[in-house]
Amino acid sequence: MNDLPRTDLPGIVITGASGRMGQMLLRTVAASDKARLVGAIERKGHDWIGRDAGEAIGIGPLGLPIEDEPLDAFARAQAVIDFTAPAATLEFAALAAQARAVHVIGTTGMTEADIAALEPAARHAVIVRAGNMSLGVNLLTRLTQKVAAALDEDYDIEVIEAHHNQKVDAPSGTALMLGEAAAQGRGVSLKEVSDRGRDGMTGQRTRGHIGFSAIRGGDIVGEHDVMFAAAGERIIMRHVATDRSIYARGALRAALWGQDKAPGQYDMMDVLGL
Ligand SMILES: NC(=O)C1=CN([C@@H]2O[C@H](COP(=O)(O)OP(=O)(O)OC[C@H]3O[C@@H](n4cnc5c(N)ncnc54)[C@H](OP(=O)(O)O)[C@@H]3O)[C@@H](O)[C@H]2O)C=CC1
Ligand SMILES: O=C(O)C1=N[C@H](C(=O)O)C[C@H](O)C1
Repeated sequence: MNDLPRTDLPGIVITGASGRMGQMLLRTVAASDKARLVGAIERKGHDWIGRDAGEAIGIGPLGLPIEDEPLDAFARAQAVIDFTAPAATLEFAALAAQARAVHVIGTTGMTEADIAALEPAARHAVIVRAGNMSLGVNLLTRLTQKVAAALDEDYDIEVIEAHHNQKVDAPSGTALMLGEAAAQGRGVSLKEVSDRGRDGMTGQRTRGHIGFSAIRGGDIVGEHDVMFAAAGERIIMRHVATDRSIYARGALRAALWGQDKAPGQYDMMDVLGL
């Protein structure tokens, strides 16, 4: 064995390299023996541009300067892992498609119009997008769908999520995934039955609705409860994330999974075969 880089492994670019997830993704890909890190992107003017990505995140030199020209980096990659913000993700989708690189999207807070705007890119490249890339949450999502299908509207469904105080979107992407799964289990459209942001004289709860509540505080990584509340009993299913590596591992798995797939939009259920 020697220490030469394995050029046969899929090359991965990380966007939003200085972010909470960007840094975790750099660590995860740099440590992987299934992929190699070929780029780290930050926005123009960021004070990390030009710094070695490994040194910037405190794991020692990787010989990879942080760049601000995404297309140059995407052109030498087989996959782009992107946990940034909706506007940036839409730009990256067009560029990843141009480079025919798999685009793994963890970004949340995307509107219906944002998601529709991914379609042209998905005609040319594989996109894997999920509000949560962890195995545990995707299992919980499937279970939620099954429990919702088994219970009738005597059971009020509430999704409660808690995150750190830097999170900018609510409800979380995961909460929306869980709500969508509950609605699918019930055979209804989430749009029609969603209760978000109760405040003031709201009136009684509407039977059949799915409610969302968001807590923001401190350094909470991500916690999600799905509650089925009826007269005399409650079923509560909970996922607690204690480390962002669960999302990074899922994203890397998605990037590798996507290598031999036809262009189109996929999610983590496809990747995990759930
Ligand atoms: N699907 C999943 O499993 C998970 C999804 N997420 C989601 O990932 C996203 C990022 O989360 P987190 O890492 O905590 O957030 P951070 O704010 O820590 O990081 C976001 C990064 O994206 C960069 N960025 C934002 N806008 C642009 C742009 N226009 N061009 C280039 N870079 C940009 C930011 O740069 P700058 O600082 O310069 O703005 C920053 O480096 C969120 O949407 C979050 O909800 C998080 C965890 C798991
Ligand atoms: O912003 C976060 O931190 C997280 N975002 C995702 C979400 O919106 O659900 C996933 C995870 O909960 C952490």
